Order: sequence, then structure tokens, then C-alpha cells
Amino acid sequence: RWQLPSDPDLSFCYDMLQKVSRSFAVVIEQLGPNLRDAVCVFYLVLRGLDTVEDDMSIPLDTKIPILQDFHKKIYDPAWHFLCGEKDYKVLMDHFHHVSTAFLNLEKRFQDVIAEITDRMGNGMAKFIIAEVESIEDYDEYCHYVAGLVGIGLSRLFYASGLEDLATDSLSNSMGLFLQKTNIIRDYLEDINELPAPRMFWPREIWGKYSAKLEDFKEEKKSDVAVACLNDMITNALEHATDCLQYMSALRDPPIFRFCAIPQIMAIATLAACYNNIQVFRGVVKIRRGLAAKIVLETRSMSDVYSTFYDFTSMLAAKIDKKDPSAPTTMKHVESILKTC
Ligand SMILES: COc1cccc([C@H]2O[C@H](CC(=O)N[C@@H](CC(=O)O)C(=O)O)C(=O)N(CC(C)(C)C)c3ccc(Cl)cc32)c1OC
Repeated sequence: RWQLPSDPDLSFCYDMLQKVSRSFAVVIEQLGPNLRDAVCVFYLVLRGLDTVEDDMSIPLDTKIPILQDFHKKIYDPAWHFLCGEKDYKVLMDHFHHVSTAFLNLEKRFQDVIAEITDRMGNGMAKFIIAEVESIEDYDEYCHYVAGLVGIGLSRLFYASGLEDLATDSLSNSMGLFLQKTNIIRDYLEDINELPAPRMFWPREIWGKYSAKLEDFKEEKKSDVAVACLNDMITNALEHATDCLQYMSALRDPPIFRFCAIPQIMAIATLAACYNNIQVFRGVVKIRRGLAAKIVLETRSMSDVYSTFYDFTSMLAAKIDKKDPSAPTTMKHVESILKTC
């Protein structure tokens, strides 16, 4: 493993990265030196935003201005805010390390991070009050919290000179595919969240299957729960071909792996969740051994194509003709298999 930076602010950032997402930290650290620091700082700035958004103990009239002005706070090493739990409390209480590391980045990287943080913070603020009702709301919310991350990363890759600039549309899809997979996988964890659950499953989808989203926890509602789950997964699969197109355009091997590994985890998760009532009984996680295999064996686009092909075929094998979404699921499956 390369030498930890002597710079105390950056070494705090890499330590935090290790703590908040060990598996992902490994792939970030394999990026080139310039890009690595920018992505590490970007990741922690996003985690900071997320921690504020998720902290239900912060009153709205305090939370909303923090979200909206977060893009200015990152320029102010004097600013910090006590919120979040465990490692996130450490992150927020010592946020000056992140803002100092941010200020030491090249300006072209700072500008990308600041603009994305501005748009994301304002988007989050909008959805603190508004519920996700329609599929359009669902795509808009996922754009703010995940699509913008893809767009920001594409701009950092381009600013580093290592990649051409990917379109906002394909970059957005990279975020939506991951975020929608997380929202689907985390149904039970999210709906049991105390003091108040924040659910992002759109009423336009679940309202076709039950009067209340929490009904899916009930044994007697298993059939409609699985039908709704398959509908949600079918909606997420719409983004898969955009993600394959985005990854096929990447040139730098460390950037490729950084982008490909989460996408493969996502298609593997969707295949495991499809038609699986266990999503409403616990959190369906792909086995650690499989995840480790994915991290080690994803080197080229042909690895990505064959892995997407395999997991999409596994999902297709589980499609029940009687499932209400089956025709649409088959359509998305066919376009993915054709692309691979
Ligand atoms: C071109 O776009 C990307 C390319 C590579 C990786 C990601 C994306 O992947 C991780 C992967 C990650 O963080 N995995 C976790 C495991 C998990 O969350 O289930 C981990 O390995 O700890 C992820 O999930 N999110 C969070 C969002 C989805 C909200 C964007 C994320 C947060 C901050 C950054 Cl800088 C990047 C990402 C991209 O973002 C779209």
C-alpha cells in the first residue's frame, strides 16, 4: 500500500475514508495521485452532506440552510457541525481537515466539487419537505443524491486529463443504477428506521400493489410485495445499458475499476433481490466471497460484459410469466444481453 500522505489534513481524510467504507477506500486509493486526493475529498464532502440530511435530530429550519450553504462551508476551515453518529460525528466535528484538504486541491477540482455540492445540497433541501410520489420525483431525487455524483466524477476524470468528458445523461445513469439498487435492497432497514422512516419507493409504483408501503412486511401480503419489488427492479434495470456504455468509453484502468466494481455489485444485488421475498424479511446482501471475487476479477470491459451477462441471465431465469412486470422486465433483460 502506498505511503500515507505527510499532509495531516489529507491523512485525516484517508483515515476517515477507511473507516466509512473500507471496501470502496481500496479502489479509490488505486487512482492516480492527483485524482485520488480529489475523489477522496469529494467522497467525504458528500458524506458530510449525507450526514446532515440523515440526522433526524436537526430541526428543519437549521438543517435546510446548512444543506443549501454546504458548498460555501467547504471553503471555510473554521466551520464544523456536531451531528451524525460514530465515525460521522468524528468527520463532522473535524470537518476543517476536509475543507483544508479541499482548499489545497487544484482549482479545477475545487470548482467541480463546489458546483456539485451546491446543486446536491439544494436538491436535498427540496426533498426534505417534498415526498417522492411519482416516478419522476423518484428519478429527480436520485439525480440529486446520486446522479450528480456520477456527473461530478466524470468532470473530475476529465479535469485530470485521463478521460474524455462523459455526457451528463450517461453519468447520471451511473448514479441512478447504484442508488435505485440501494433503495430497493434497503427496504426493511429503511422502513424500520427510528424515529421516523424516510422511504423513497415512489407511490406511483407501490400504490399499484397496496394501500400502504409498510404492508409489504406482512406475511399475507407476500405476493403483492414481490410483484412490487419486481416492478422496482424492472425500473432500475432501465439504466443498465447506459452504465455499460459509460464504462466502455473509459480508458484509464484504475478509473475503470473504480467505476466498474460498484456497478457489478449492483447488478449482482438486483439479481439476488429479484422475486425474493427475503428483501422484506431482512437485508439481501451478496456474499462477501462473491464481492471479493468481483473486486479481484474485474479488470476489463469483457469482464464487465460477461459478469453483467451472467447476473442478468440469473435474474431472467427467475421471471414468472404471471408477474405483472414480466413483459417489461424481459424487454430490459434482452437489451442488456444484446449489449453484452
Ligand atoms: C461515475 O459514477 C461513479 C463511479 C464510481 C463510483 C461511484 C459511487 O460508488 C459508490 C460505491 C460505494 O460506496 N459502495 C459502498 C457499498 C454500499 O454503499 O453498498 C462501499 O463499498 O462502501 C457509491 O455507492 N456511491 C454512493 C452513490 C450511489 C449515492 C453515488 C458513491 C459515493 C461517492 C463517490 Cl465519489 C462515488 C460513489 C459513482 O457514483 C455514481
